[in-house]
Amino acid sequence: MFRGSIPPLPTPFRQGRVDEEALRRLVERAIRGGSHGISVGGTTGEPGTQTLEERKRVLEIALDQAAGRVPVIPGTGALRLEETLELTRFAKEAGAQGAMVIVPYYLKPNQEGLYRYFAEVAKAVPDFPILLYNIPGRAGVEIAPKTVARLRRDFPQVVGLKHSSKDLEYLSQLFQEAGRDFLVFCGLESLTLPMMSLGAVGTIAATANWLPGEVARLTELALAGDYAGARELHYHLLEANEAIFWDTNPIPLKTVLSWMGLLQKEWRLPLGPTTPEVEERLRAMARRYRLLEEA
Ligand SMILES: O=C(O)C1=N[C@H](C(=O)O)C[C@H](O)C1
Repeated sequence: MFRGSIPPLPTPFRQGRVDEEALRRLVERAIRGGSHGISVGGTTGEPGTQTLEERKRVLEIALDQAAGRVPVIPGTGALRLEETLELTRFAKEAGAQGAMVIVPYYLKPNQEGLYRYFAEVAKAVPDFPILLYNIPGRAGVEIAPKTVARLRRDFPQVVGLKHSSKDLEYLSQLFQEAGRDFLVFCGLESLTLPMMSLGAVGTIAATANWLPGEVARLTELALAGDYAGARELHYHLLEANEAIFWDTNPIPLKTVLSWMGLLQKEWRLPLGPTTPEVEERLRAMARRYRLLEEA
């Protein structure tokens, strides 16, 4: 099953349209850099400002470029259940290895509502692996460990969860409730090592778009139980991990990738460019990690 570093790719735009060539470049760079999988349509991919057709096309390109070399796990969640079902069914039919489905944002559903929502998703795609995506800072609500455990019990295809939160207590409770073999991925870059020490099997971290080899290696060391080695990389990656959030993700990420010649410095409103001060700090950070030497 899934393990290691699975970078959530940004969606490159050129003059407002999805830049398919640049997307292929990102997929290729992530795989050649040693990533163990790739994800599109995560938060980093700006799915909320794309049409369903665009989201499907992004997935098709990623699958085509990955060509079976690593698992492709797209984000397929949307605010409306019908859209989530459509995208998740599409992901399965298109050949993705699983789907990551975000806790529906903005509406602040209760736990019974969340259970029923994810139950509908699971029923729509029997046998297709589902990773729940817990991101309370953006969704406004958290899926409780007991709800996750209930989903796993009733739908064994709910194989894991991506945890984008600083709450480590949640993680321990989750393993207690859902089982230690539940596939948890860290979704907050600088907590990859702490979460893996508690039992997470990898990370879905935007930093891996800058430094795929280092992030992949950190997860490999942690999976092998070499925490001293993983700790070295944890501190090595610390500034890059923090830099991802110097402005709203994926603004810093795309800014630096544009300097690396990998995509245009473009996103969709309401995301806007960062300040000159942040750009200056990003440039210094990128130099320290030798990212600009690739351009
Ligand atoms: O795109 C993702 O998946 C991630 N998004 C998180 C966020 O933007 O809050 C952070 C992490 O990089 C993974």
